[in-house]
Amino acid sequence: MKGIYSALLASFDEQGKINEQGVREIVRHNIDKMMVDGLYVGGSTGENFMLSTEEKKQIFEIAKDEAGSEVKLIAQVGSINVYESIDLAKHATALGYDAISAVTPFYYKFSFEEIKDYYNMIIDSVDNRLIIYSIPFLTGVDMSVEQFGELFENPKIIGVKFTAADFFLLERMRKAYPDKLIFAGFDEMMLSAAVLDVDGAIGSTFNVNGPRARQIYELAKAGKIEEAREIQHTTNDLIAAILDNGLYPTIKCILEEQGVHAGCCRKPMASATPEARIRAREIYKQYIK
Ligand SMILES: CC(=O)N[C@H](C=O)[C@@H](O)[C@H](O)[C@H](O)CO
Ligand SMILES: CC(=O)C(=O)O
Repeated sequence: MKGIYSALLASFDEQGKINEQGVREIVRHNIDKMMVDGLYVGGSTGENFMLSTEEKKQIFEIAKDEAGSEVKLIAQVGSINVYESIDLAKHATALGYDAISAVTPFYYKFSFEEIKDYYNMIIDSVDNRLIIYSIPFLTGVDMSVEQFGELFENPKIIGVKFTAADFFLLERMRKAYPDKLIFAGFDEMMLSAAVLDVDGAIGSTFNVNGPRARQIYELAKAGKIEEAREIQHTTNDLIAAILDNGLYPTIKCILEEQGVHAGCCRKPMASATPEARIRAREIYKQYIK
């Protein structure tokens, strides 16, 4: 399960309906052009939390149908409706997903005991493995190294997608859990995470910057830090420009420039304005083309 995973974007039409062909094209682009090792389906980047249960299942189905067994597939099933998570976990497992993942339950300030119950309920409902999705800046949920350890006591919980800038915690986690999979979640901090020996990375920008991401990761792992740093600098010029212009809409526009029908965003998330589309084209020409 190690390696570089794109957090898969979803494609919607102007009415907010899933564009199946667009999703297929995004999957193909990631496999054929970005050369990723896997896809993380139904994450933040997939605009998952704005979808109905049926739509979430449909995205899992399309991605699996298009990718087959060409790359590893992780299905993000987390939801504060734990019964929906279980339903989605069963669906993704039946489809043949290599692992499931679940965001920490958010909105209510759940206790750690409640969070633990949530994870065990989800993973104990299926014959599969689970990767915790920790993203404190969006969920408000912070867990300590000891708390991660308590979750990891369930042998079916095999790792974490760590989207945080806390490198002290990341180092403590690496040392404490050498056999668990740790995936870095912030593409702009990949070099620092790779130096701390993560097992891979899962990111939104790999949909358009996959080859550079792999270079950073592999150079860092080989101890070629200066070369890796140069590519991280270029990558971060790109990421800063994308963030400044609107993260997901801009990545979608950059894909559209390459003939991939990444489409609109799902309301209430706004799609790119005409000005943002022009800027996205410039970013594409400057950093990707
Ligand atoms: C919220 C979100 O999208 N997080 C992604 C993964 O965790 C990242 O890939 C970021 O999008 C990326 O690093 C840009 O900040
Ligand atoms: C990795 C991330 O961006 C996601 O959850 O989609």
